[in-house]
Amino acid sequence: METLSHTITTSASAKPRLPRNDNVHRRLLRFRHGFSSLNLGTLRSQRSSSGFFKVECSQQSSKNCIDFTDPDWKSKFQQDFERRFNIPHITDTFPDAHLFPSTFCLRMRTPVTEDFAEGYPSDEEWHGYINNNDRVLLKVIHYSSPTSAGAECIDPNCTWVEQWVHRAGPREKIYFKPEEVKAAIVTCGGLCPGLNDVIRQIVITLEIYGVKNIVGIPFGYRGFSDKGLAEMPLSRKVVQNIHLSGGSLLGVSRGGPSVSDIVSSMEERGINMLFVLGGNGTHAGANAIHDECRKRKLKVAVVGVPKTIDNDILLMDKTFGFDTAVEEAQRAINSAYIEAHSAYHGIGVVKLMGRSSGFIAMQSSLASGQVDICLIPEVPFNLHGPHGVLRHLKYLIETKGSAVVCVAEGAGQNLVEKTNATDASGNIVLGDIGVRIQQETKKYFKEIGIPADVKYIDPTYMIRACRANASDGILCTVLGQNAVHGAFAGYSGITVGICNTHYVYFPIPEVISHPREVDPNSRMWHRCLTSTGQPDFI
Ligand SMILES: Nc1ncnc2c1ncn2[C@@H]1O[C@H](COP(=O)(O)OP(=O)(O)O)[C@@H](O)[C@H]1O
Ligand SMILES: O=P(O)(O)OC[C@H]1O[C@](O)(COP(=O)(O)O)[C@@H](O)[C@@H]1O
Ligand SMILES: [Mg+2]
Repeated sequence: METLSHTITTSASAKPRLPRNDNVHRRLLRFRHGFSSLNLGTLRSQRSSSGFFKVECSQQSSKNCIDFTDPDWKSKFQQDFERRFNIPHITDTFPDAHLFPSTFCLRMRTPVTEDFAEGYPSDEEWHGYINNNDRVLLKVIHYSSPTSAGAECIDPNCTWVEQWVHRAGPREKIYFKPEEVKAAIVTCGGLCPGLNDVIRQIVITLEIYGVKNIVGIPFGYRGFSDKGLAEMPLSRKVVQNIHLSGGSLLGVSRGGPSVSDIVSSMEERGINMLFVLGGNGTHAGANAIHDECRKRKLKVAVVGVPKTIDNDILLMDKTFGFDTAVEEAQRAINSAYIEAHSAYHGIGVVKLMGRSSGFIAMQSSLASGQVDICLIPEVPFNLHGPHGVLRHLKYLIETKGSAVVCVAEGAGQNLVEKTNATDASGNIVLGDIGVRIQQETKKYFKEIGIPADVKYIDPTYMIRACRANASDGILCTVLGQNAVHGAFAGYSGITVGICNTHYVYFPIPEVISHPREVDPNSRMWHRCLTSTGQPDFI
């Protein structure tokens, strides 16, 4: 996306002042606040190399930029935030939709098996349900200055603005009669540890509400159109032990039918609750399915559970599978370290996943403590030249005798040949930066006449196929349960997430407006640099 980069001519050490009666400067201060290019509509403060405070204002959304000379800008921002983070509800389309006392009883968790003619079990004395007006604070740090590490400010003074999002969980009243529900689960995109845990928990929770008609759609969205792919009946019995292995019981795929075909297939099958497990692409699909259902006036709840090993979904603490990926990646790094350390002038190179964000590379470098050079897509680097990676490797070999490089797959794409190819979902097929670094390292050390023993490890598919670790297992369980609670509460076009350790519902567009990235100004990236001891490679 095209952005307007403005530099406010104020030293980064001082708070920017608001110039008055000057149209040019006034324009500079109209910071953007749409979700289209920056996280949460907040300003990403960047200290440029010249030491000045740089801000960005998206051209596409510049009409939404805030005029901070308006004394009411803060309340206007908050109103707009509330509007954007409002979660779509079935009553938006069906204002007269019936609601019923919940069949999810907080005291009795055995599946409801009898018919409901006598009314639903009620729990009048103790209200342990989530109130629809409960909210969770999205941002918990009050930055006192835009120059604070990682500061995300809305205005140049970094004014504190509370931003509330909807709390997830079971509601006292529900919008679906369990006996009238046909629920479907679909898993799309690449594999990710924890998919089976989420499937399992969705099925178990649906059964507790009293749903008997639960199916799995095989092989992602493709399963809605391929005639040869039959839907898979699901029950507690079927899913009981599936979390003990990695992968997805239902299978995954990229690409598939159009949104219109998916919704037609849902209509034919009588599906009125759809649980969609996937990343950015899958959620774009889920939101489009939700919109199409509204257009066709179908009383359907579409709820996403963000799945991405890359952790590149906005606004949440982390996505499921990420912790497991870091733990497994650490094993690969450890192997590279042992190889490098045991060889004469050994260099271990490990390539980890991360198409557009370096979270796995950064976190596993931090976790292992064995990485000398961590390279991520968000931070440009040179291989050659006086400040390049190779020169630093030479220094490491001379001083330490060995070195370990950890590189994210999306890093340094300017250094590899472009393929111009895309996968079935339209994702760009990346050039192999790991292999490139391996080759260039071998060549470089040969040229300078220093022996080097280079070992290359790409553990991608070994990491993705793992079963979830304990912390991901818990995350998957809570997300799966909350997905079902959200659907029964009548929400649609939403996704579930963990935010400052609390569970929340987000409207889908807000979490997928762009991939979440490592902020090179963040404390975490600086901690990673402190740990590796690497210099800048530019
Ligand atoms: N913009 C989009 N609109 C509708 N469906 C999409 C969109 N982008 C991707 N999809 C579909 O979502 C599924 C998964 O997308 P993909 O990018 O492969 O994985 P992920 O969801 O993990 O990002 C695919 O079946 C793809 O066709
Ligand atoms: O080889 P595949 O299956 O297409 O998957 C490769 C991609 O999968 C990922 O690990 C995760 O991607 P998704 O979130 O889109 O599934 C990416 O980092 C990587 O580029
Ligand atoms: Mg993706």
